[in-house]
Amino acid sequence: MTHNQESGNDQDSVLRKPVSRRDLLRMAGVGGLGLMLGAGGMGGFLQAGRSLNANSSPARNTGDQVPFYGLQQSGIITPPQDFLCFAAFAIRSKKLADVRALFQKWTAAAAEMTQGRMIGEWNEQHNSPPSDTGEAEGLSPSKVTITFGVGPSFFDDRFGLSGKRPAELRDLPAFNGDQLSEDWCGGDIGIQVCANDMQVAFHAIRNLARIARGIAVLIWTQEGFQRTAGADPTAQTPRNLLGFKDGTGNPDVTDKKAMAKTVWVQQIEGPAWMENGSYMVTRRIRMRLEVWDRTQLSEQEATFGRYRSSGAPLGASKEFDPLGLDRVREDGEPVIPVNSHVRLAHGDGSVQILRRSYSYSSGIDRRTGQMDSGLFFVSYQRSIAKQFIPMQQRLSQSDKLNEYIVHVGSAVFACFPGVREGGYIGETLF
Ligand SMILES: C=CC1=C(C)c2cc3[nH]c(cc4nc(cc5[nH]c(cc1n2)c(C)c5CCC(=O)O)C(CCC(=O)O)=C4C)c(C)c3C=C
Ligand SMILES: [Fe+2]
Repeated sequence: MTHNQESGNDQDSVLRKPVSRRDLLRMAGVGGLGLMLGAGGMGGFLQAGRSLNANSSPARNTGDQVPFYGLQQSGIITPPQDFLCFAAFAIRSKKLADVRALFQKWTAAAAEMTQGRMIGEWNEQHNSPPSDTGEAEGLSPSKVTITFGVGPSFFDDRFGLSGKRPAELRDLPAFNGDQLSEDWCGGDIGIQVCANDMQVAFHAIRNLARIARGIAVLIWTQEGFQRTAGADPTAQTPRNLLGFKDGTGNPDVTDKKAMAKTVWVQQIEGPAWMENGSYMVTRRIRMRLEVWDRTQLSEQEATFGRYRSSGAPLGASKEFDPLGLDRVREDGEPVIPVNSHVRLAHGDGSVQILRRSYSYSSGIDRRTGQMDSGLFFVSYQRSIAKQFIPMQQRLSQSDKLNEYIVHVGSAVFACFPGVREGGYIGETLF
């Protein structure tokens, strides 16, 4: 049975499917095949499987899935879920064959987790460690997406892949004001897990790290959140920790032309292995919340160039009204200040990125007593050099927001194209 056959949205279809070797093994592990067949023919067999095995339990909501297989990886233009668990890995093995085997195992595990299934075949054997750590058993897939990328260091001389590094994929230049800590920088591999349940997201990262044992190790992680769908059933633009709607100016992910222009690497630019992939930038941006909270509202709004409550551009009335950067006040000054965040990020409007950021809160800085909270900025783009870098250069030079933020982490990853069933993540490269 293929993974895809198991991924249909119709729960009944799960019951009509042929029983796989894996199912047989699993069922044998919980008391013996003969015993279950004795429970009432094939119908009883399947029923017993449902009740005894969380993998096909009716509690797993199959409508709550984002397909894992496809032309492009999920988790990029997928509408952002409520929670993020991000992980960067360093590869310890020097053998490409080990890395390939790891990505093959990760692919199988990711396909299972995104369907809300437990990983592997050894979850009912009492004499071996389970192949799934178990904390997501009985939980819905929660729209979990698992997005894989490789960083510039993946292409050093360890694996013979240096000739395949995309020109795009290099560490970002130092920007004005950066205070980067290696605690949140770089990585041979970056994995973005997003889900509508934190335990489901954590489970995914934990199990991917467990599977990597002996081949790759975690070097940094970051959890993130936004308001949940439960708290905002009408799905308004989420607010960041500075209280402003964040995401309004994103390109429309349902517009295929816009996504081809902004997000997906095209055949024409290469390298061939990246076609339908995308470049991801992560920046851990700490907010000086205590300073912001002492700033008057009019100055906060001038900082962004938008009103806090409605999210509308200054001088306009609705959130999605055009920015109107040409408008001037009676005193001749621009309505949207020249050093405001939206004006600088927008530039001349010809270049966009797709932002997919999450708020984070990681306790306090014990040295200062201030909260270590902010934005785990994530963006996807076709070209880091033509899209992200010029934008961040403008922002780092003149953005009024810089009084209230500091960039403390930075990483870039080439996110592979999607994977076909039977294939594995990264197969276009190695
Ligand atoms: C280099 C890219 C960007 C970084 C880094 C960045 C940091 C950052 N942004 C906010 C809050 C907001 N950003 C908004 C708009 C916006 N930001 C960027 C890029 C970066 N932001 C772009 C491209 C845009 C859209 C500009 C446009 O064309 O309209 C807004 C306004 C609402 C919105 O459009 O989302 C807010 C609010 C924070 C807090 C932050 C770092 C902590
Ligand atoms: Fe921004």
